[in-house]
Amino acid sequence: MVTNFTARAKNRRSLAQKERWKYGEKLQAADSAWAEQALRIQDGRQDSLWQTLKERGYIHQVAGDEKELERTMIEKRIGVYAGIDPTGPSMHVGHLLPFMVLLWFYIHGYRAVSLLGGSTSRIGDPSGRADAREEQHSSVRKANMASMHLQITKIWENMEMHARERHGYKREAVWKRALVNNNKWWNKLPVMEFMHYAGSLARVGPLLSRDTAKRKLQGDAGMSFAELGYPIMQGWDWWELFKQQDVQVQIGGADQFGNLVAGLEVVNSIIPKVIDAKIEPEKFDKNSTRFGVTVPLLTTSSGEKIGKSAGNAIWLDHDMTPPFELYQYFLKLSDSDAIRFLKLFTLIPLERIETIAEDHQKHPEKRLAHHQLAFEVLAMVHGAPCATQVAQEHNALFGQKTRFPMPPKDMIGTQYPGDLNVKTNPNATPVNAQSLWSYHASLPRSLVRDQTPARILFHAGLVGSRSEGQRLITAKGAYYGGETGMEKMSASEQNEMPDELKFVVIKNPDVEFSEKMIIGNDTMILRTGRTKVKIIKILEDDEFDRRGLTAPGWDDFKSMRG
Ligand SMILES: N[C@@H](Cc1ccc(O)cc1)C(=O)O
Repeated sequence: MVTNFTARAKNRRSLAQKERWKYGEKLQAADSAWAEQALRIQDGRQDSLWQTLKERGYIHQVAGDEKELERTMIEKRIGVYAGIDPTGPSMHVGHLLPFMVLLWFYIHGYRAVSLLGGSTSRIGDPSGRADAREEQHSSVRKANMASMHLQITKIWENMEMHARERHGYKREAVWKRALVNNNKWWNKLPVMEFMHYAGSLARVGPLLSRDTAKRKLQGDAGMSFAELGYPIMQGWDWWELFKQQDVQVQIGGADQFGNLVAGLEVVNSIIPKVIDAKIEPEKFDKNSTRFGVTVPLLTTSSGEKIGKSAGNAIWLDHDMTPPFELYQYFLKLSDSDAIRFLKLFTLIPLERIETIAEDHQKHPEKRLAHHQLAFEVLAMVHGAPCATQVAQEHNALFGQKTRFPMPPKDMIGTQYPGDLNVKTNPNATPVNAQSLWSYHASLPRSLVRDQTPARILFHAGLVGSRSEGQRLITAKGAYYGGETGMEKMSASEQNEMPDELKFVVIKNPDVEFSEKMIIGNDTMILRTGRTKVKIIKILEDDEFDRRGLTAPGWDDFKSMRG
């Protein structure tokens, strides 16, 4: 018995060791492949990724020496990051551009880090804005943060799937991506450490001479200390990512150039100071250089900012902008915009885009380029099945004339049906908010107040019945988003809590416990299993009815109440 057991354990150990060796071998192979690729690029046999990015129109400005950046990218699998502040519940089309650049880096073997600015969003980036952002209530902020976190996770999954299935990129062990929230360090960074390492070296002069600061200082409201310091905060983020993960490049929108330059200075000045003080283990490469890269500010040929249609934002959340509308947005672009955006918002190789453009010229009324563009973007944002279905719906509605073109056979993976021109099944459920998994829901207050957690899970649509909810809670498989220790605080103290979103097991089946799950007065974040999350807005009953909403069990509840 005992020998048997130790033999098995030994066996397991050696298996694990073999796995490690295999992984090590893979990394070694990746290293030599990288070196060979560098040779091919230097001999002119292959384009560098930097050249590709430039040709496709992604590069607006570079903070730092461009030649050195290109060289560094050839030599080394550097880390790259782009950040976004969750000031709203969803990204819009314009936000996609920096993420497209991250995607290109990622599928070419570089480390891609997406940063969610939980802390920076509390200050609000003043870049390019005249007004100060209004401080949001903590429940709104948390809901936005959770919502964007889920959205970015989902979009990355879709983007990766899309790159592999449709564009033939092969996943390698060296492909690395991460999503980090800057709350992770801001929630525990002592003010003194920040002031000492970043604050004492940052110069106020350059910060004050930026256009944003000048404009603000002329206005009545002036500029707050926090807003002035925002670029230093963003710079500190870079420092954290640099020292933790060797992130040498930051990508941002056209309005981020000033922040990138400020960030470079922050990191460059902290490094020698930290080395002097010998407090940081010097894990980072002292001799490496950092670079900032901005993408262009895009406007359509009619002069609108990309992702705005008649002044309204086009959102990536399918509740806020239904997928069909998102598809339509791309169909309505001018011909030249459609071609330009194919280079920016898809992974289609440039040579193929040229062919598409030629075909488009021959039959402009078919809007071939537009359909390709719309389909590709939808596949990355909402997934291939959704993109396919929307394309089919469009065909069914508008018929032959604007049919979605069949993708060439070699571009089709298992997620993609071979013939997208198949007749739409008239009984198919249309792609709407309901048929896609949605992480937003509203509930009337009566379905939350004095209800057990099991019932709330049911009303929120996370489980099929109350008893299923009860079983899940007993099995510790249901969670609520909140903060540990929160329950001991008064409401006003809660607002001042740092808001790193944590999920806590729903461990008590009683009504009183439900109260703890409410953030602020009107928000609840629930999770079942690993990934199913609902961000719930609690409305007063009459408001809920007035909006024509419904929820599982609501009709029953009302008829019982009489
Ligand atoms: N300031 C950026 C978002 C951002 C936040 C934190 C960062 O570290 C990087 C970027 C913007 O408003 O677009």
